[in-house]
Amino acid sequence: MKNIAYIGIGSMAEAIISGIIARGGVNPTQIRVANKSNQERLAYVQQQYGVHGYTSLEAALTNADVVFLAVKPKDVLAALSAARPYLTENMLLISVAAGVNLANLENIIDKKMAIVRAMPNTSAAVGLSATALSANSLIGTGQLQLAIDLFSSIGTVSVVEENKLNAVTGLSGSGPAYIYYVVEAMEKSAQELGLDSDTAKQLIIQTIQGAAEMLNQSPKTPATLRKEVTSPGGTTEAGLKVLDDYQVKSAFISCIEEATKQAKRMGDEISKDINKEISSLNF
Ligand SMILES: NC(=O)C1=CN([C@@H]2O[C@H](COP(=O)(O)OP(=O)(O)OC[C@H]3O[C@@H](n4cnc5c(N)ncnc54)[C@H](O)[C@@H]3O)[C@@H](O)[C@H]2O)C=CC1
Ligand SMILES: O=C(O)[C@@H]1CCC=N1
Repeated sequence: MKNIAYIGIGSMAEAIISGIIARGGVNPTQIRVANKSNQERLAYVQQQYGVHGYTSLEAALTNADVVFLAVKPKDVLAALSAARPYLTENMLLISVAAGVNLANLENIIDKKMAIVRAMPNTSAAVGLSATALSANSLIGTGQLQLAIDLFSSIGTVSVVEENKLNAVTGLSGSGPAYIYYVVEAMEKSAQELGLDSDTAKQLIIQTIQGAAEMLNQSPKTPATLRKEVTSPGGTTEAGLKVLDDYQVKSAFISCIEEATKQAKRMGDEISKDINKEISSLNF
């Protein structure tokens, strides 16, 4: 059994913790979490999941086998610099910070540690994350397998080249939000059309689950499946024409491209901060 520590316990860390406790065979007592100055948040996760909560990084990190870094990208430099004294070369560091690349992480910790950069999504909480990950050259086969096993307990895992991770972030890291956005629109229209909210909710969720399962099980392309719903001169054709008039498909493509670019921009910011810090140490 491995000891797992978390630096930062926000939405993503909570989704992973709830998933691995429920499905990964990890005992809550093996999980130690550190969150900066937010006692309420620590008290909540301790009470909700039975994990150990600390404000001291030393207490959370000592003897950990795996350390998850789950703070916002802008806080990575400060959090990891503070954690550095307690990180040892036998530990596996797993960062889920969007845009922050392996070279940045290596520069901050400045130790020969195995590092995984991963991009899960919040559906981890129900065991349905789509995670992609990449590792640095110091990772051993056992540690890579451990990372794959942990993320497999909360959904699917793809090992990708690191230069694909910003695109993964724009596509599936942020992806659940795009679907929720569509659902918000469906709920609003259902309300305006006079459907009661419980009925509408069930219809919408089942429609999305059904479409996802069709995509999963059918050999047909999404375009073919769409055409099968669209009777000539029928309701779907009339509805889709409005989406086309509004250029919704292009809007979605631009949305994912922009999210991908933002991941790169956030990574570039961290690189700048690290370089500033390194040059201030040299002079
Ligand atoms: N929310 C999402 O859907 C996804 C988020 N991510 C990544 O996960 C990371 C966390 O994101 P969220 O959970 O959404 O953010 P969040 O803001 O909900 O959680 C971050 C937590 O880190 C804590 N924190 C900040 N500085 C700290 C420090 N120095 N030491 C210890 N704790 C500290 C904050 O108090 C906060 O509770 C980000 O880097 C994000 O890019 C990755 C995939 C999906
Ligand atoms: O919005 C964000 O920056 C994070 C990364 C992927 C999903 N949420």
